[in-house]
Amino acid sequence: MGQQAIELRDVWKKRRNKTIGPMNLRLPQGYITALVGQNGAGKSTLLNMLLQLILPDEGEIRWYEETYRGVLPMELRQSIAYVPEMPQPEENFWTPGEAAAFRSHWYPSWDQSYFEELVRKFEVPENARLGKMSKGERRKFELAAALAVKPRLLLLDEPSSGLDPFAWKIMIETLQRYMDEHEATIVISTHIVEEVRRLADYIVLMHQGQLLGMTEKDSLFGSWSEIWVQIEGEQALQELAAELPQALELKLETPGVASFLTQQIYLYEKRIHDLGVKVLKSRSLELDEILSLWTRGHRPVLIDQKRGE
Ligand SMILES: Nc1ncnc2c1ncn2[C@@H]1O[C@H](COP(=O)(O)OP(=O)(O)OP(=O)(O)O)[C@@H](O)[C@H]1O
Repeated sequence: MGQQAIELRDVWKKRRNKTIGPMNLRLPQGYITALVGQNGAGKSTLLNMLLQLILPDEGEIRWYEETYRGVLPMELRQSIAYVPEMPQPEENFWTPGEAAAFRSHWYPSWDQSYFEELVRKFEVPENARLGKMSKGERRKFELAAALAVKPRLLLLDEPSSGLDPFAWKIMIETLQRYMDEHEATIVISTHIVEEVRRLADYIVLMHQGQLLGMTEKDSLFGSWSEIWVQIEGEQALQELAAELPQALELKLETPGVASFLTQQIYLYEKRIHDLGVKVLKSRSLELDEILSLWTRGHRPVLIDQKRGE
């Protein structure tokens, strides 16, 4: 991996009811990383820590390979844009134009014509106050305003929540184009499999406050298969189980047909054939099924997060 945009070293955050950590993570510059995991896994907490909206109780966070005592330098903070899960109420009484004028003072890199282009593309109601907008309309404004900063690091917390399919498609295309045209890093927390499929280079999985690891998205696709085989009776099933200890959920589906899940089927195809077992059909597991297996401990090939690779 090249340069890191973000690095977490043994970061912990202690909540009233839950402890989040230890988090060790290195996010490469120039890529989109999807942060996935069930509700309450700790995704928003992690994103908030990258902006110092929440401070870790232990551990160290590095931005572009630097660590900072106290607050982030202004220049760095101004190169980070954030679309939070809930919009900030401070701007509720403003129209998009008024909020843009305010933000343009705060962000020297603010690109007003890009903002206007995105507002038009997303069809954000230009005369409505932000606080009176629908959830999706506000989201579209927030996305346009975050991108208008021309950020070097863009943090998106469930950005598509509330978007209609038309707006969702514009968001995907806009983010893809932004990455093509800029040296940027995006971290996106999402529950939408299609978003991960379309956008992510890397996937980071969080589960119950633990960071389970990071993997390349492309290595996940096709990594698990469900196989249906012809099998005669319980004894043949036992034999197959003994020969394929890595097979999961091996069971008789109907008389004469068994199914199981396996990683990297190409490694076992010959062995199955040599056993005289006939494969009836197979399918690749979907990303959400693979992520669910991962939360249950069946890890994919992970990227080493140790320092000094
Ligand atoms: N301010 C807070 N005080 C105490 N506990 C909190 C606070 N904010 C979050 N938590 C707890 O920390 C855990 C992680 O929350 P977080 O919002 O980071 O999860 P998430 O992965 O973003 O979830 P979701 O997918 O539902 O948005 C949860 O158990 C939550 O209840």
